[in-house]
Amino acid sequence: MVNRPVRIAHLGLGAFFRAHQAWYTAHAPDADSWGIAAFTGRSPAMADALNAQGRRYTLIARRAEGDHAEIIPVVTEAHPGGDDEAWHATMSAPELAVVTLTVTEAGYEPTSAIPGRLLAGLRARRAAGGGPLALVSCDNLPENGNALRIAVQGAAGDDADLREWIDAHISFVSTVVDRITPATTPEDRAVAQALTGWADRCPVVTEPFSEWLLAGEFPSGRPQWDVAGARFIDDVEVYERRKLWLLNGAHSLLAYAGATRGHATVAEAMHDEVCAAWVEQWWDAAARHLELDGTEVSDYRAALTARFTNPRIQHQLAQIGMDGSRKLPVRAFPVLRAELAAGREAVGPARLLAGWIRHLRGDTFEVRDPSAGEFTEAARGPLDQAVRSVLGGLDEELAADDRVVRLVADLTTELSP
Ligand SMILES: NC(=O)c1ccc[n+]([C@@H]2O[C@H](COP(=O)([O-])OP(=O)(O)OC[C@H]3O[C@@H](n4cnc5c(N)ncnc54)[C@H](O)[C@@H]3O)[C@@H](O)[C@H]2O)c1
Ligand SMILES: O=P(O)(O)OC[C@@H](O)[C@@H](O)[C@H](O)[C@H](O)CO
Repeated sequence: MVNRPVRIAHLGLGAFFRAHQAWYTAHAPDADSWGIAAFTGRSPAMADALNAQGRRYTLIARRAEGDHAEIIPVVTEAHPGGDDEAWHATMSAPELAVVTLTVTEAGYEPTSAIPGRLLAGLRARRAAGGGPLALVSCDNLPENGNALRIAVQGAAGDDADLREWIDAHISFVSTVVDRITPATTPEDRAVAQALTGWADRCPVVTEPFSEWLLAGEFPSGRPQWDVAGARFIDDVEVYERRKLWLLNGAHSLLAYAGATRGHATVAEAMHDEVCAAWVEQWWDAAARHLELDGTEVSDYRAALTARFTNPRIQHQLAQIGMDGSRKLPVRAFPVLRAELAAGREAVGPARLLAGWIRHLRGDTFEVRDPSAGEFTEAARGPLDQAVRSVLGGLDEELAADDRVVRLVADLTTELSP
């Protein structure tokens, strides 16, 4: 067995990290020199389960023609997020070069534990005389590197010395990450065992497609992720919008509006021609505001249609529909504003909001959101008033626009059972 030195720390030991960043690391030609110490959000469950099986796990790429299983061996340590001692030791180690994160959109907010935890790790590194690091956000946020810089610098507050040390030693890398990875189910465990003969307690099922675009410096080096297929570019912004609007926006539209038609998964909703037409309408609106050439957008749309309709990927709408108050301002509002500014009616993006209103009014699956109480309360009562209050919780200007409120309310009525 290879004894990999820990040179990467990861925060957010979930399904996506194991299907994406760990996979690229395992496929880099210098993988033997890059072990990962991975930390959960808080619960010890995934760390315990992985530790009980030597931190190896099965990654199943679910192709249309069948499953392909491989064992991923690059997680060398797994810890509960609350293990401060392990965290500080990992962050202080001289050979550490990279920190990656998958902690959801909410993880970047000042109220989240993540910025403070990162800062405590950086403080420990500075005290130990540690060298520079690259912090690599792998969450679905615009300008995710900059969002992480703001969160970490914000947590440093008025500690000017630490802020200065961070500016001098820490690079915040922006990324676009893409690989549809649903939560693991008990059936996935049975499939993994049938494929490998090993009773893995924590396999991950993912789609064959994968993309990783990165922009930023790695002052202490990095694995040869580029040889494994990652692309290092100067600026990810245009690709970030393409992904957040076309993929994630369509996902959220299907999650809420699709669920009003009784669907439970992305593939089920995409096989409903009414939902598929809504997605096309959303894509037409979003595509008008992407600075990419026509074929690039149409090829991406065609590929997305194939990915979304893959019936073998059971991506639950309820999983995608979590945390809507954090996702919609990123996925729907920019397109809505751009369509309105261009003098268009904006039906595509407005339907996404209408679906969310139905969801908040209790017509789909359980509302799971850091602001669930505030938004379910706002969504009560007469529809026009509900739409105005929900929008008002996120964007005063949109809430004050009578055309938007009327349109969203009409579309909400249209989505009624
Ligand atoms: N699953 C995908 O298809 C996919 C694709 C691209 C990007 N992502 C990004 O990865 C994130 C995680 O997805 P996943 O599928 O691994 O989910 P997951 O539920 O399997 O794992 C999430 C991990 O992050 C931790 N976490 C969650 N919220 C947190 C918070 N507020 N603060 C600190 N830690 C927190 C959890 O404890 C867990 O360890 C997504 O939110 C998204 O930003 C996911
Ligand atoms: O991961 P979230 O919760 O930010 O969003 C749910 C999905 O839209 C998302 O996970 C996509 O599957 C993913 O971004 C594909 O790369």
